[in-house]
Amino acid sequence: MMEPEKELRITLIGAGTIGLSFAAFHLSHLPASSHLTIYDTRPNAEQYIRDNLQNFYPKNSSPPSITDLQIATTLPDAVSNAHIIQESGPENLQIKQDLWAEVEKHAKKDALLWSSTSGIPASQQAQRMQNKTRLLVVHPYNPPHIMPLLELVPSPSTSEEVIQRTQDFWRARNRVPIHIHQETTGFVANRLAFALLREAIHLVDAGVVSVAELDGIVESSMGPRWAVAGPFKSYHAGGGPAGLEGFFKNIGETVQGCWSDAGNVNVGDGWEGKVFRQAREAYGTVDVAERDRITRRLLDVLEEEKGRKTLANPSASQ
Ligand SMILES: NC(=O)C1=CN([C@@H]2O[C@H](COP(=O)(O)OP(=O)(O)OC[C@H]3O[C@@H](n4cnc5c(N)ncnc54)[C@H](O)[C@@H]3O)[C@@H](O)[C@H]2O)C=CC1
Ligand SMILES: O=C(O)[C@@H](O)C(=O)[C@H](O)[C@@H](O)CO
Repeated sequence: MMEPEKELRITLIGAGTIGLSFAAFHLSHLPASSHLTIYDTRPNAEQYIRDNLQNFYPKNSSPPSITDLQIATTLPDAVSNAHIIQESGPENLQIKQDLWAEVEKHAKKDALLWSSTSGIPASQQAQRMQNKTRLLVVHPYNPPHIMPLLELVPSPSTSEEVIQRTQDFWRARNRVPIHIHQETTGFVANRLAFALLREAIHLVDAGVVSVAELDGIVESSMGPRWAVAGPFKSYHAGGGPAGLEGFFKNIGETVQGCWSDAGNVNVGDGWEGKVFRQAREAYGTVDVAERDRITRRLLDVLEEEKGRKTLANPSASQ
């Protein structure tokens, strides 16, 4: 069971891109900013946090007060009173192992311990913990104050109770926590995104399309399609009465042809110069505030139309 909302206290370790985004999200849901503690080893952490948090709220909005936000100066002080502790420190195994070994000494015995990591499994991060059942990867899709997905990736030791409490927490906040059942490299979202990115790089490197043309194709087809119905639902619908089986009966040869002809570029193969130059020429510096404003609007319409609770609980009746 999670603590009653009015008593809930959360600690975030690491106040960079992801940590501050999570801070903005929690500040919009906690009863007061005094319920959130942030700990970061950077010099002038407090000034940095207070100066940069406002960037995570829409322009012309009224961000929640952060007067009473707690900025801890030691790790024990940061974690001793928290019910939930999420680290968003550097993507470095040694740092995360050191962190968890220290956190475990000072945190409440039933505090939830989450890592934001993009790809370091909980089974590796927990190696120096006494109680490995406590650690769970809660991998966000950047930026977590806007993107609803949280990939919950337990190690083989993580307890079912920790997973369930974590799912309950995020569902109650209308987010989409998806339980990933095995510790695969890159979990799932990144694997899918990077598989498409690999083919995209291959097509640009081969001169089939430019960077801007490729993005235009994704943004005007599968982007909106998969925001409304994911790949399996879309192709099941596309197969007519026979569903996905019908789709493969009709199109299976074409699908296999694409799979057999797929590019297999690797980092360092030499495509970088052309692709990076085209990205610079096409986009320069991306206006992330405008990107986030449009993403928020899109997600609001999807939530209105689809009801995110269904997404958050795939087994729920459609
Ligand atoms: N940037 C992204 O798009 C995403 C990142 N992630 C993951 O989130 C984690 C954080 O990534 P970013 O926010 O991008 O990194 P970042 O470099 O922006 O922030 C890391 C923060 O941790 C602080 N830090 C360093 N050592 C520390 C320590 N021992 N204790 C407390 N704070 C410490 C740094 O001062 C910095 O503020 C990584 O594990 C990353 O893989 C996950 C999803 C997306
Ligand atoms: O793309 C994202 O937001 C996340 O899924 C990631 O983990 C990213 O790959 C991140 O590591 C770099 O943007």
